[in-house]
Amino acid sequence: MTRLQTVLQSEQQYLIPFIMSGDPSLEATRELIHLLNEEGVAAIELGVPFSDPIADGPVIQAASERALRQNVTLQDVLTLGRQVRQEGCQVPLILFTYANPVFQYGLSRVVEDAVGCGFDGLIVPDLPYEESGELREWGQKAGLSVIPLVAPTSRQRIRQIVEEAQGFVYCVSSLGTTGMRQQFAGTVDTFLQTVRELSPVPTAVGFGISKREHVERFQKQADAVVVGSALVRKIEELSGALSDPVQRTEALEQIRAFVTALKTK
Ligand SMILES: O=P(O)(O)OC[C@@H](O)[C@@H](O)c1c[nH]c2ccccc12
Repeated sequence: MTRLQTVLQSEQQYLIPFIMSGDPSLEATRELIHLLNEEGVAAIELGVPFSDPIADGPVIQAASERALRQNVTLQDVLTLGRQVRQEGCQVPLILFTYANPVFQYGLSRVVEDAVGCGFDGLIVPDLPYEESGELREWGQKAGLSVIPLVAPTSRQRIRQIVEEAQGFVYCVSSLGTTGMRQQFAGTVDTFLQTVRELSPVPTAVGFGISKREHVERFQKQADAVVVGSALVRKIEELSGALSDPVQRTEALEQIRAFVTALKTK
């Protein structure tokens, strides 16, 4: 069993934050990774900025643009993974990138380098399951979990997708793009139950989860809960302070408090 599955099945940790690498800087991201590791999360999704993030809502799109202004690349994110591992970070890391940078870098190379830099998983949200066979094979060989996404519209394909799933299955709570939501369709509960019954690996749910009550609700229906936009927005609000050596510690503590408040235990 992989480190990722062990953590998710232990029920000790169930929060998976998404942060955009390089927003507001790679140094800030490095410190945020250590903070999240200390705070206790199940894994961290480390976003690679991309110019055409079609599945992202405005908050993460803006974060991607800020990181691209810092010229952050897939290579930088891999290097950051290696650096935090050398500094003692133990939390599972998930490389989160659109397909274009992966194909440019090379499928087998990105898998090999991700493992070499201490990553446990890879999510490529715009790579259709039917076209992910080669990447999943490289992942299987190298010990990198290539994590599939399933949506309420996946219906018949859910069984096929989860049967071959590595690491965990990422259940998208609602259609559309990432972003904070006030409510969720009633059908999401049945959807999550169906996936959980069919899946041989743990499940995580994401999209729109931004408050403690959301986490409490979904924590009962999946092994992990992903929070991206709400945290990315908090980081954006504090980006000035995070970039100022004098204010950085206080800003990091505000982010720690935000993450603590999301965790129900
Ligand atoms: O931002 P939200 O609504 O909290 O959802 C998590 C999401 O940000 C993260 O998992 C993610 C970031 N970019 C994506 C693209 C597709 C699917 C998921 C994602």
